[in-house]
Amino acid sequence: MKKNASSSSFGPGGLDLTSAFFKPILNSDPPIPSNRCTKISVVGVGNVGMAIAQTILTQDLADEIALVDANPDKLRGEMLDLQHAAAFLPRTRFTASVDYNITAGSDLCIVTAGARQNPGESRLNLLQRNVAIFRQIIPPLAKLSPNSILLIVSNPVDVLTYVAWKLSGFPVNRVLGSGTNLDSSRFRFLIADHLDVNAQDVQAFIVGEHGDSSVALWSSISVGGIPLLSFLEKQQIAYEKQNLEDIHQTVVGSAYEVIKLKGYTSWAIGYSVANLARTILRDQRKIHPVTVLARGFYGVEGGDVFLSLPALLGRNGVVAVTNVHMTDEEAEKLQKSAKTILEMQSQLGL
Ligand SMILES: NC(=O)C1=CN([C@@H]2O[C@H](COP(=O)(O)OP(=O)(O)OC[C@H]3O[C@@H](n4cnc5c(N)ncnc54)[C@H](O)[C@@H]3O)[C@@H](O)[C@H]2O)C=CC1
Ligand SMILES: CC(=O)C(=O)O
Repeated sequence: MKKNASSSSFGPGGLDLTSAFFKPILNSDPPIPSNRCTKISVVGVGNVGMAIAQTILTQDLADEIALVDANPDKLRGEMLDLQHAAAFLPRTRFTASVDYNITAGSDLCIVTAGARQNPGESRLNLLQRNVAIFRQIIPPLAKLSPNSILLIVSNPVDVLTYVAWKLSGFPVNRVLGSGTNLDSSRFRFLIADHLDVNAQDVQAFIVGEHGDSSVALWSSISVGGIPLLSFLEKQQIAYEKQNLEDIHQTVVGSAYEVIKLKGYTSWAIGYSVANLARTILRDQRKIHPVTVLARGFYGVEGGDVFLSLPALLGRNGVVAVTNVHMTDEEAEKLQKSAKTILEMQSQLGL
């Protein structure tokens, strides 16, 4: 393949057809330099990377998307397949290469490369394989786009966000993981389905590890602005704590179920990450549960542990951590989740 295959090359044999097709209008000003474009790099063009790239593309979030992977044929195939949809999509320049130079000057670098779970396998099991891959990926990304924001998706996402922070040398506001943004979406879907309302009207957070030790914040759920549990209590509507626990366990089991059924998860993480990209690049200052440095928040102590907390996001990455209501029991569970992740992190010697 060509090292840098891009949609900007036009015309058979490199002919300059532009001057044949278009005549400049008379007495026009010299061309105004085009505004700086928004550039997103996606590293890893497997199921997840491509679901993210195509969602970003359809939502018109980038002027340029650079795709990097270790597999050149897959790269070129994926790029061509997307380019062939150009007639139906916003105009976006594509580059694809095994060479990280194409990522230079990115605003946002999204990392999805690496091993994924086999059916029944936990996310934490992927750690050693994916840390080795991150040692190849993060340093060139950070060097070529020193002002970018790094958004980590590969699993185990919390520990790998810590690894990316260490390997990049970036300030902590510019390194985050997709974390429990996806788990929270699954949670909101299940609650919305139960109540037969739109999931966008359900505000609910899962925090902690993106995985088995995640914590559901039942005490802060609201539906259409109405706090759920206090509403049920005021109306004297009985509910079993076990029912709530069952809903959370369904969220925890969601990825295992999808992986067992179709081999991988892709669409929901594609939308979840595109949603984060929009908030960041358009400076939306929305609150998302994402992987951030959690030390000092909600009683999480003991080291530089990365896990998901509801965070305010904007063009600078992580602006702040939100002070949501948490019961003592929820805070204890979060601290336990932090210990699980910290144990994994401490084995890395970074
Ligand atoms: N954080 C989250 O919510 C989610 C995370 N994931 C994780 O995303 C990751 C990717 O999953 P899939 O796309 O399904 O896997 P996949 O196997 O389809 O794709 C992985 C890609 O990484 C590439 N790759 C491997 N080593 C590389 C290297 N050194 N440099 C560049 N590229 C390299 C492979 O060539 C492949 O194209 C997995 O770790 C998975 O567990 C998946 C779904 C949700
Ligand atoms: C695979 C994974 O992490 C997920 O779909 O939640």
